Amino acid sequence: MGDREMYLRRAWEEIEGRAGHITKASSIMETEAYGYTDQDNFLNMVLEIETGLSPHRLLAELLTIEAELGRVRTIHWGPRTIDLDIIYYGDQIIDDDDLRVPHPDLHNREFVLKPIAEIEPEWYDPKRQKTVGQMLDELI
Ligand SMILES: Nc1ncnc2c1ncn2[C@@H]1O[C@H](COP(=O)(O)OP(=O)(O)OP(=O)(O)O)[C@@H](O)[C@H]1O
Ligand SMILES: Nc1nc2c(c(=O)[nH]1)N=C(CO)CN2
Repeated sequence: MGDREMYLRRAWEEIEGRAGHITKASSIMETEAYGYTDQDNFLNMVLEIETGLSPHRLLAELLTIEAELGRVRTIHWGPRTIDLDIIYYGDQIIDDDDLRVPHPDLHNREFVLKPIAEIEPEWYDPKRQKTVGQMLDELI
């Protein structure tokens, strides 16, 4: 919602400041809303970062950044100023109540797979045991 590019820029700065060093960035893609479709288009992008933080510490920092950037949770899958998800954490598989990595719905989301394919076309999903390219091909 609002000035979408500005929120992406601010999130980028905050991630550099407190979450890790950004090593690659996809382009910014305008995408139609998925799930709850009665809302405006999203801007999506994927960042690759190097971090010394554990997965849970990283999640905590991302949630803090979301809160700082004014995210209010209302409608499930609904409009938001910013949404920061951990899609992969290296090749780790995490299935905790508050953190699931690889992101459980990533294979259904073109707005996730496309930007990953742009920066890491050979990326291999440790859970589904497929590359992002394969998962993109299998999207209906
Ligand atoms: N890989 C992950 N990355 C970010 N948050 C996660 C992850 N796995 C589980 N969560 C949990 O999800 C909560 C955030 O849910 P949120 O409201 O942002 O979901 P959403 O973005 O609307 O939907 P989705 O997760 O399907 O994209 C966080 O508080 C966190 O505990
Ligand atoms: N296009 C698009 N649609 C969505 C998105 C998103 O990032 N992009 N995120 C959602 C919940 O995380 C729900 N729907």
